Amino acid sequence: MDHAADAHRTDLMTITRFVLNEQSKHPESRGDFTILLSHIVLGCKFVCTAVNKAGLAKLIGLAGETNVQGEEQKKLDVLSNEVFVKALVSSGRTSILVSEEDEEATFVEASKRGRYCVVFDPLDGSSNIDCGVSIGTIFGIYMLKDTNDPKLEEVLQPGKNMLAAGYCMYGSSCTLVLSTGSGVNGFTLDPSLGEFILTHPDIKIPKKGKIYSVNEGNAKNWDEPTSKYVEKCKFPKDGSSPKSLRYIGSMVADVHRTLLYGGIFLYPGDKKSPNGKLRVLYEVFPMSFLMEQAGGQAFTGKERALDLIPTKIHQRSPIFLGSYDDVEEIKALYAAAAEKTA
Ligand SMILES: O=P(O)(O)OC[C@H]1O[C@](O)(COP(=O)(O)O)[C@@H](O)[C@@H]1O
Ligand SMILES: [Mg+2]
Ligand SMILES: [Mg+2]
Repeated sequence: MDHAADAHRTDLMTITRFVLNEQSKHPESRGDFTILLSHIVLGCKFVCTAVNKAGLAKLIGLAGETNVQGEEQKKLDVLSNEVFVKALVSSGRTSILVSEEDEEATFVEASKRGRYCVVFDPLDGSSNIDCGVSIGTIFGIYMLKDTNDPKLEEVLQPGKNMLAAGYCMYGSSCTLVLSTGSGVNGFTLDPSLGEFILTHPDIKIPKKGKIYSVNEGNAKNWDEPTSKYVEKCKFPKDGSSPKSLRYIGSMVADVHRTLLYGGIFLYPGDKKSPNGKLRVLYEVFPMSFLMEQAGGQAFTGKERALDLIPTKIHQRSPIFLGSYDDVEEIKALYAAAAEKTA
């Protein structure tokens, strides 16, 4: 018998035990973060169940409202937002919430306030709901300076100041990927137990990958560095093989694949939308945080993504993230273009 493999099989680590273990490394910790996380996990389980039942329960369809970005909201977007707001407020550990679906930040009433601010996209990839393709939830967590006087500036901070970030993907399995600032770990929901089990310990992204992921339908409006980069992916001049193209159109799913298999995910700015599409606080920052923690890089076309200082809660930014060497290549192309115009 292979005892090592057997030991691995029997060492079931739930996400709760994992976070408690992490907490015990910080004796000063009061357990607030563990409680907050357990409420996020509860929200993810709830949304996972709703996503799985969506077709049956006739939840699919437009809710007839538009969100702050002027996009049509699906019923599941509305539901997921309500679930997460309730779960976070009832944790008693949050003071400010920023959701993609709410125009303004939510300031939690004084009696329920806690030490954290949570920024989140309750349902990412909503255009994929109707055809059953993977969608997800993305979140990032900041620690407040002063619970008595929470200010919006607390969430308008560079992503490098986040305490933790993660996402939950509702796909062929329900997978939660988390970083508390010391590596990245992935947990898969066992539906019969209702528990997330550690299945992807210490995720490291390959240094270089064979896949590029971008909405190529926007190519006519791209700037020169992005166009050159994608051209290089398809027609490499150094004798290497062309990269494969994979694009799902749900950031969670495209980033999850990039994290596990390597390569690059791009949502660049273009002539029509100079800041791209993806939102800084609850899409770009959490995913960039995870990428760096897994050994990759995240770049905006101008700077390290996690250095960006947002001035608005729903601000957008171009993003290039993934394997270290692949992002290095696009950085070099943007640096060369900047030198030419200087
Ligand atoms: O359809 P496009 O322009 O390629 O955009 C795809 C991107 O839009 C998003 O769906 C936006 O997220 P939401 O669904 O949360 O609005 C990302 O998940 C995805 O990466
Ligand atoms: Mg999104
Ligand atoms: Mg969304």
